Amino acid sequence: MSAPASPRSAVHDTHPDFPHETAHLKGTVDAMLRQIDFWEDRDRQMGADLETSIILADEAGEHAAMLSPHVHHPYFGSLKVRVGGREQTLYIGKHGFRDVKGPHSVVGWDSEVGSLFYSDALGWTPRRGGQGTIKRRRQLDIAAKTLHRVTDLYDDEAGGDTGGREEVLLRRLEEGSTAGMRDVVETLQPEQNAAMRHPAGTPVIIQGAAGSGKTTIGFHRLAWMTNAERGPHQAQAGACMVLMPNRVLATYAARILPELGIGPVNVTTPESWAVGLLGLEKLEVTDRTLTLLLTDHDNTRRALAWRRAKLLGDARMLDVVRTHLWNRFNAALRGQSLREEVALNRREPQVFALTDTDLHAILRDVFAADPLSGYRAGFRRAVEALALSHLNVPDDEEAGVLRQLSAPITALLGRVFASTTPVTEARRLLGSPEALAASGLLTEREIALLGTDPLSGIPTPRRAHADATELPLMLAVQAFTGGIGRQDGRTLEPFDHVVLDEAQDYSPLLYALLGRATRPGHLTALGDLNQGMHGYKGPSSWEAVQAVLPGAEVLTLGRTYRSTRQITELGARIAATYNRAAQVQGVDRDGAEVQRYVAPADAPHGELPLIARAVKDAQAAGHVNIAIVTRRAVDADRLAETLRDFDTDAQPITTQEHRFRGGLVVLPVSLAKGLEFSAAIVSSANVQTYDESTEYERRLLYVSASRALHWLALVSAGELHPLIA
Ligand SMILES: Nc1ncnc2c1ncn2[C@@H]1O[C@H](COP(=O)(O)OP(=O)(O)OP(=O)(O)O)[C@@H](O)[C@H]1O
Repeated sequence: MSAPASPRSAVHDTHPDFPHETAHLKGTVDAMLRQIDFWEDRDRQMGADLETSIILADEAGEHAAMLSPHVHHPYFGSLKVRVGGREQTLYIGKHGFRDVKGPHSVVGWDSEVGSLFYSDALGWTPRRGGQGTIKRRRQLDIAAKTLHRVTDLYDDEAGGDTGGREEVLLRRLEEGSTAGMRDVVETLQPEQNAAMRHPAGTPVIIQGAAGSGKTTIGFHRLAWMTNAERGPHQAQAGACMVLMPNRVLATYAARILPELGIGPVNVTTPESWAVGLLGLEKLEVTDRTLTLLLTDHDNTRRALAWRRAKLLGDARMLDVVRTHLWNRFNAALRGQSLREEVALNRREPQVFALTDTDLHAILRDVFAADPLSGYRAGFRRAVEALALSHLNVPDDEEAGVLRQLSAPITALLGRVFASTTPVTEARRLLGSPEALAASGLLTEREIALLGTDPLSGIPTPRRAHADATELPLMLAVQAFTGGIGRQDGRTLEPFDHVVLDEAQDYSPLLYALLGRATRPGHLTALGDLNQGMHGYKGPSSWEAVQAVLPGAEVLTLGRTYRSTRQITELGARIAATYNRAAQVQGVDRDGAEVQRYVAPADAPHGELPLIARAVKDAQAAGHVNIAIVTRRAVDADRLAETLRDFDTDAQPITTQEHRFRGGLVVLPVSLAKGLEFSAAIVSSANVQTYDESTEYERRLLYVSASRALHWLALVSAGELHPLIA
């Protein structure tokens, strides 16, 4: 197959409206440039006084900077609509633009009206009332201020649906991959559009097979959420967070942010977020359950480790932790008191005193209020409020009084809360059957299960560490004592919106905690229960997640877009061995046959010459971004080294610190998940590497074989894996 040519490289001018659309484009570009000139002309941004003039000029400068990148490509589609007997054509672009003096306005893709371009609906009720009808939907391929092609997607006068939407989609899917995730604003499909615009303020779980565009849609939903049309639900990009499974993928995905105009969104991993919140940046996060499941052949121990990990992530653990902390703090308060003489202006010094009964009452109120910023801060605020009211402090003396009380209150808080750090307290809870029983939520068998240690045979790192399965418990302690959310200066605020990628790997307990950390209803989860690599950490079903996210709906994306028919079919064969879900429907895009390179098992250099040849073949087919996928990181390092002897220079990506910058890379399957390449080469694609009887290994084989958009090669010294032979 030759390299997929860019659809925008040539002008296709056969459409009868091409000249008219070319003229409209020129008019729009000119109108935008005029507007930018106007904004940039500081002399014309005059207010009543100097200060207002400066503010006006700064605002105008910002508008100009936002519009400038869009002049080369002002819009990508149009809608002909009829409202109240009047026909009108609306142009849809990535950035809204109002042409105050002429007919060249552009409607933003993320507006309510913009949605009509993507949906299949033919009528709608405009905000001003009446009835609107869609007469035509039209795609306009524009680059560098030049119109390249006009494609009608729907035309009332030409019999309705033209099949153009599929045509435009296929053209886009044939493009080569890039070094970052791309936006799909121009070719968003109706079901994706509906998922993306699920009502703001309600949580949503988007379930979809590999390549259905879940991750892409999650980022688009964030961009949509930042539009002012979302009203009270509007989100600020800087107050949003996306959690992705590893940092290589997070950096790859974050490249989509500027295109969507949401640059300040924080894209990170659950581990980084968690250790940051715990204030333990040096803490190493292990996953010893996974190690045990992969290396231990004792089925009883494996089952025990699985069940214990599941229980640690059970949503009930939130209340187990809360009850435990209630008991701990009450015990710590026993015998405590506060007594402090406070100097006041124009009055005799007063004594502020709290007995241990008073302190217990305060604790009860704080637990009942359950503040987002945590019980420690809540306790402090409650004591301060009592002091001010007991002592009748006038407003202008409040700060002074609180300053005097600060040290004694801090000392009291230290005596009550200091001994409960998240790491020690989570472990203390797990080590105490009485503490586990206190809430009455766990059965005796469950308490006994938590008391076992099936992982004792798995080594632990030398430095401070926490296992991925205990981390949610530690976060729960942190959430209750120190608070959970987004640090905004010195205060803790809820996130405006949180997006979770690979959401099938988050435990219900983590969901409950993330639900606390964000504004109510502002959580979007993207996942595929069938792709779960870490079932012991994740929910057994989406219902378990819905139970902790009130009002959450599950939406399903049924189509997959990433790969050619040949690659999709091969992947489906592997997935069918562990996934009983209905067949997914791929886009019918034909590509090169899957290439197979097999050498005898005892070939002198093993599979190395074959991998080198596969790379040359992929490059000869015009592909630039090519991945050689290995089973393990050590294999990738070794391969990068040895392939040099075969005139092949592949960049290794073997740690989370590495970045994918395009070109030829070699990386382990664990870091390849979520990334995609024009061509992929699966090395050691055999049963010695991917054990046929282990479901986890078959899932890994699936991930390896589903990274390519256009061209896939399977390489082995010795027989290929029977699932792909
Ligand atoms: N509407 C669309 N138009 C063009 N390309 C699309 C569209 N939807 C998805 N794609 C492309 O399909 C590929 C897969 O998208 P994405 O990675 O978001 O899927 P995913 O469901 O998150 O996959 P996975 O489960 O494997 O992580 C990407 O190349 C994306 O650009």
